[in-house]
Amino acid sequence: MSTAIESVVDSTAAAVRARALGKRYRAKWALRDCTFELPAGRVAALVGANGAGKTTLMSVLAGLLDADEGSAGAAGRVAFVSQEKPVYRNFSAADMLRLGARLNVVWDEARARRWLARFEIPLDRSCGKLSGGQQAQVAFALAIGSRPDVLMLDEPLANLDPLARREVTAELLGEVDETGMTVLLSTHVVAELSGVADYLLLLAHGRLLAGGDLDELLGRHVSYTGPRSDVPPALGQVVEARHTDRQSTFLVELPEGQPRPVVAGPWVERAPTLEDYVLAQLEATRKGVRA
Ligand SMILES: Nc1ncnc2c1ncn2[C@@H]1O[C@H](COP(=O)(O)OP(=O)(O)OP(=O)(O)O)[C@@H](O)[C@H]1O
Repeated sequence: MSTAIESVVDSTAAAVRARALGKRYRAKWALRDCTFELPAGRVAALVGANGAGKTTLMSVLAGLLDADEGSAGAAGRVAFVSQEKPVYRNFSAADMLRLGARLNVVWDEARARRWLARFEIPLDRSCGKLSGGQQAQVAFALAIGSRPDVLMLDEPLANLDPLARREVTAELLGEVDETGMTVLLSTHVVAELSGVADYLLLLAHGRLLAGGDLDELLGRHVSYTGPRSDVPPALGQVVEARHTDRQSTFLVELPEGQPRPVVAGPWVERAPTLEDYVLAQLEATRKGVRA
């Protein structure tokens, strides 16, 4: 089947696009029938269990892997920071910046240096002598310096301490505001993306389980807690049901196009967080409730 990584510089607002995208390693499909459009200027969280296909998807979108089915494209310049945090051990951060300046058609030295200064990364120490988190910051600075239209980060928070995670996500949002770039980042640290990501791509077993605007997605779901019951107090698809002896909690996807149900006490309803939603979907997938 023919495959194309195309440049999607056209009048539509999609920054990243995949159509029926599939990738297999030998006989095993790691990604299948993946179709989505990520609008420009969004910060999208790519989440899924270990082995769900996140790295494979990003690698195909970045053009590092050829797809076996379908097509994918990204608008403009793409920067991809892989999980391995690619820096040369014998190069200092300053050397890496010089390399960035040579390798990239567009290069914003001030922006890259600002990132390193923000995280207090020494410019003259060889990268091999930096911590894993500091090496990650050098890789981020290089990516930011290349002024990408689409920035893809595979597990950017993995090596960072909790404070650095918060600072990196805040800085990324600042970059998005300033430059209008689109960010796609994979992560297992879903809770820390609250208020950062505004778009979600949820992968399970290589397929896209859910995708779309986060507010819209979460707005269609309600979490109900009340007395022990086999059924929720409102109609809808039960994504997750949890019970203790006395209490039940349901995460329910409300039917489309119908007024929001009014639920009487003792049931208490609340809006699910991104973490509630993702964990419930992953749990349902693991139990085989969903695909
Ligand atoms: N080079 C490879 N050769 C063979 N199989 C691979 C290769 N890379 C990944 N896979 C398989 O493809 C599937 C998807 O892997 P991928 O690394 O994309 O998942 P992931 O969601 O990024 O996982 P994690 O969260 O653990 O990083 C897995 O079943 C994995 O074992």
